Amino acid sequence: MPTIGMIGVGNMGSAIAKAILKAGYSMILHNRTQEKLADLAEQVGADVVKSESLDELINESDIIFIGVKPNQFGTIFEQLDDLVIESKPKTWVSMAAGLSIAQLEAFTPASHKWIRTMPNTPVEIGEGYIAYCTSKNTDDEKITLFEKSLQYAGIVEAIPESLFNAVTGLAGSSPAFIYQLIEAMSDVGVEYGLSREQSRKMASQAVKGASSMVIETGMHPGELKDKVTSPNGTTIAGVVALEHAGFKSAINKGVTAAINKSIQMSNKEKK
Ligand SMILES: NC(=O)C1=CN([C@@H]2O[C@H](COP(=O)(O)OP(=O)(O)OC[C@H]3O[C@@H](n4cnc5c(N)ncnc54)[C@H](OP(=O)(O)O)[C@@H]3O)[C@@H](O)[C@H]2O)C=CC1
Ligand SMILES: O=C(O)[C@@H]1CCC=N1
Repeated sequence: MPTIGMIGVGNMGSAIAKAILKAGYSMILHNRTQEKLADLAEQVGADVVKSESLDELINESDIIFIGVKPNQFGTIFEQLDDLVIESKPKTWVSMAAGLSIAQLEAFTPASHKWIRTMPNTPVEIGEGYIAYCTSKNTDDEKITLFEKSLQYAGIVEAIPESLFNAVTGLAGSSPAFIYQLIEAMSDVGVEYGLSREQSRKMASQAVKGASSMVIETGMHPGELKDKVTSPNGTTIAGVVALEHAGFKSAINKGVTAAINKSIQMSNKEKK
């Protein structure tokens, strides 16, 4: 069974590591703060190797995920310098917002390959979305390994790099917007006498159910909305009030702001 390495096991890295471990792969993990690795090992109850030195990780991993913030890549590759130069050509996987394949390739010798991804945190429970694109001549065998290792992460699909800023807003950042929606709905439930727990259960189940309806029926969301709205009923009263409050416009602004920030980050990293 191939071994997967990961450097940086924070919010996103640990979510991906959990999905990979679920698929039965052995992993070698490295993180600046050691306690985080110990916590993760305890949570997954799996046999993860917590690597304090990077030699073992670099030499024994078939592909290596980098789970640090975009502005921490420089430090990591300075640390890895000799190890990377001396190692056999590797396939690296980035999850960093705003770092292009061309920028990633500048961190490693020309013989090394990159897979650029944009994931989201629901990969942790198999309900995530991961877009990926690759550097030229990335071996098919490594791409297959990458995809297989993420078989329990959710949807994993190849997307042209030119669309990555859009993917970042629509998939990478958007779970946070949905959490805001659930929180806002729950607050109203509590205001009207439901317990916090009941409110959260109802709000999150409604989001999950509605989302599954869109996915499973393939129907247009507007058509599904029409099926909920009785003439002169409760739902249309809510729908119209949301329109007056600029609900769709607010969502549009939120997703657009995330996309624009991703564009801004890409331009900054280019300089
Ligand atoms: N969070 C999300 O929803 C998403 C994040 N991403 C991308 O994922 C990446 C990570 O983001 P996120 O998980 O949120 O960030 P976190 O800060 O939670 O995780 C970063 C991890 O990297 C570790 N780290 C930093 N520097 C080093 C170093 N020199 N050596 C070893 N480990 C190091 C940190 O260790 P320490 O414990 O010491 O802080 C931390 O655990 C980013 O590039 C981001 O763009 C992409 C999509 C979604
Ligand atoms: O907020 C961020 O920058 C990262 C990238 C996408 C989601 N979280």
